[in-house]
Amino acid sequence: MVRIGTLPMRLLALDYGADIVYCEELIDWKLLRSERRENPVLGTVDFVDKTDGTIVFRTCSREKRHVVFQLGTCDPQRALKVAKLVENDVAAIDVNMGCPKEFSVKGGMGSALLTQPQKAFEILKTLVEGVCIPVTCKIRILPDLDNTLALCKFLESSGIIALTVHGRTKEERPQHPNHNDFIKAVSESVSIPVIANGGSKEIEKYEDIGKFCEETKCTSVMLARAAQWNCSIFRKDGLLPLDEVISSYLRYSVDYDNSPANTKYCIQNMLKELQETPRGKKFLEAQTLQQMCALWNLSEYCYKKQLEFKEKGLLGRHTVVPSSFEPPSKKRKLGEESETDDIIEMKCAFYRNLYASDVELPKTRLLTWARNKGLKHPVYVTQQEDKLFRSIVTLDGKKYTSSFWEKNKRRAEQGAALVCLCALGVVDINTVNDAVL
Ligand SMILES: Cc1cc2nc3c(=O)[nH]c(=O)nc-3n(C[C@H](O)[C@H](O)[C@H](O)COP(=O)(O)O)c2cc1C
Repeated sequence: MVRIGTLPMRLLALDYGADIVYCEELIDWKLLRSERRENPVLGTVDFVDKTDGTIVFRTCSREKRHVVFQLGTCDPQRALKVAKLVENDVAAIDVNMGCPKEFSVKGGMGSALLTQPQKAFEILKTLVEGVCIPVTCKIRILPDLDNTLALCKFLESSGIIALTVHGRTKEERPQHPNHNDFIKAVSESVSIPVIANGGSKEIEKYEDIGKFCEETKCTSVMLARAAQWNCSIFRKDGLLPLDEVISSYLRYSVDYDNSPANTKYCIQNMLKELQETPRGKKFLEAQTLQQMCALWNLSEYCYKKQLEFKEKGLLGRHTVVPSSFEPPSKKRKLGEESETDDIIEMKCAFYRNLYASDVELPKTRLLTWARNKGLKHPVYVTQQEDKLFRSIVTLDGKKYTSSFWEKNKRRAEQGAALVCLCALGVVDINTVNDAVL
């Protein structure tokens, strides 16, 4: 699932009993822009966008035999190139032919392929012949059963080893009933295993998975929303309380340096209406993994892990370790400076509500300080990644930045100014970190 099926959620699903996990659908050209890098600090393999450094796909050995790489594509050769790039790190390749989103359909991907069976077949056949791992595909049903069966048989003849069927047409939405009878008919008419999908609304406990299997005459079930809401749905011994699931999810997010924005999105989908509770509201304010962890009593866990990563050379938040990884010999404590590419980076975040209305904010304070010292005005350069921002301020030839990424440029600049003030000794770092941690 897009934005849900990232590494922490996949590992959690495996812990709870899922046999196979899928990454979020990844579009071929995004992968083609990326390069494979081993990340020795986290023990992961990262596919990193060469143009902006974002991590497109992160995986690890724990899931290697279970993770299916789901591809969005409309081109056999592009699909093959991507599959070759990842084939040694994943268990199988799946082509998504069910996505009804405008973005996919306009690009000739997803459910657009349902009406272009020849192209769909070519993509699958090219993959089957070109990679050494299994190939599968996921479809939605067509409005007519006979056409659905004909399509499935045709796709089966490409050599795929399994087929996932979501029992809704591309026009139908989640509130429409799932056509379990169509899935059953497909399962009875092809010889490869069919994975039934679309049953989450009726799946509230583990036993319901069996009922869905029974109704669709399938031996496997793919759960999307049910797992997104409470991933412990895969547990034979029953659902766990949400707090326990969130805590485990957060631990994995910390362990694998998952992006705070992605972590927040996934937890929001678990909390749903609980976002209205006092803790839920505090959670919505949180921007860093530390802040999120604090709400589930995991501050210390997060603090220690992040410190450990930093000591091993992981640069800041879900950051890419350079290909020439070299752990720094000098160990640092929280709040101490790290000099990376001559940038002084400190763990100190800007909190607007710590400043009364008559108190100067860090940027103004830094400007005043610089003027009084006869220095040139500070200059800010801001980077954006996902929906987060980091600013680097240059003052007197030195660069300063915060390891906390902010949700807008203004706050990122304030954060950088604060680091500069702390590094210069104008502000006491301890007063800032006391407030953060
Ligand atoms: C937020 C969200 C993201 C999704 N992303 C994907 C995706 O990346 N690939 C895919 O095949 N289906 C995706 N789907 C569709 C689901 O996999 C699934 O087909 C659908 O939700 C019906 O199954 P369910 O009843 O178990 O939720 C997504 C659905 C949602 C709600």
